Amino acid sequence: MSRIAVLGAGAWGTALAISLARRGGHDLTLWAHSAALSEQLIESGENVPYLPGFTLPADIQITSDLPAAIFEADILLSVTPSQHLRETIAHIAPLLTPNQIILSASKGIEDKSFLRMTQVIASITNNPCGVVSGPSFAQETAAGLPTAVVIASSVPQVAQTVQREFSSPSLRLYTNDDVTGVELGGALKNVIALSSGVIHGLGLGANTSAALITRGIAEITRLAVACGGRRQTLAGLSGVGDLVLTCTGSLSRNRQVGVELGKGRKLPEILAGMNGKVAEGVRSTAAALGLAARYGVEMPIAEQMDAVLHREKSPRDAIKDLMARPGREE
Ligand SMILES: NC(=O)c1ccc[n+]([C@@H]2O[C@H](COP(=O)([O-])OP(=O)(O)OC[C@H]3O[C@@H](n4cnc5c(N)ncnc54)[C@H](O)[C@@H]3O)[C@@H](O)[C@H]2O)c1
Ligand SMILES: O=P(O)(O)OC[C@H](O)CO
Repeated sequence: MSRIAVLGAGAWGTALAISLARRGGHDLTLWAHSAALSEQLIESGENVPYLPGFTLPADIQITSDLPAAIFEADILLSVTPSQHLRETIAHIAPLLTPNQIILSASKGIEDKSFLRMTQVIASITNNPCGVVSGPSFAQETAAGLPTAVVIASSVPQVAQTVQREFSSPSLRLYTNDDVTGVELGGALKNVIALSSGVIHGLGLGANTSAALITRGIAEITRLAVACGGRRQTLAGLSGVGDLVLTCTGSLSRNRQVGVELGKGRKLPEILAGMNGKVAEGVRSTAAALGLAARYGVEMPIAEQMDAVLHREKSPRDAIKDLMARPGREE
């Protein structure tokens, strides 16, 4: 039996813990960032603030004690919001033993450094690491609906171990050694999902939506390839797959933020109404543009999204400017 510590009791960490518990065969711990959340989870047997409606299996141990959560764990599955990953890993770094596998299931890019999550992990520890990413709404995974994701690691044994230990009748994992491509696919699709929401909020049509998704995948593929990822990876689950899901699925928080922006609401007001739930694209848009500048990659959709998010550009003007760009070859 392997011991797995899920670090982060938001919607996705909770859904992954439920999925792993349903699979069976593991000793499972779910770490909540605050004692208040941990107590609420234990008392109610449900994650009311972040994943209501799903009973937490009794065999998931819940704690807000981080060192206790990772003690003798074979796999640490980090599912914090991206901007909190560094402080979480730094906290446990002195306690890690060399063979403990650290996985990231977060989809974002660190502010300012523009590092991917596995790069943040590698900047703190030499432990073997990897990334889990792909089209996966927490509610659907928690409900046991068939879901397929990618486990990417530069260490083949890590990817194979995770594939074996996480796979179940409702969760299928594909291995990949393109960590950069998989990680950027997961983070960058959020920028396009925001834009897709804007289009919906503006009441534009299916033509516009299809154009946005298609040009969106072209744009995020360009950046991922410039950063060292493989084009083929972006055509997979953590690219086209996740882009289609979040650009069209109403469960996407990133898309929901975009819809509200498109309807004319202001970002601070929208974020205040999310009660601590994260829409990673709001922060990752600037980081994506930072990476794009570093590698000399053009990202017109991300540029317009950034202007709408942070410079009060009207969504209608953003669309107008995208349509007025000089003609290009596809
Ligand atoms: N929700 C999904 O369907 C889904 C699916 C795949 C990937 N993800 C990714 O998983 C990551 C986590 O998202 P989520 O949806 O589980 O979160 P969430 O929006 O449901 O909840 C936010 C979480 O952040 C925690 N938090 C707040 N401050 C913190 C701190 N200082 N340190 C650590 N944690 C802190 C809160 O306790 C809460 O658990 C994101 O990167 C997201 O993109 C989410
Ligand atoms: O709700 P979102 O927009 O964070 O999307 C959730 C997952 O990333 C979908 O794969």
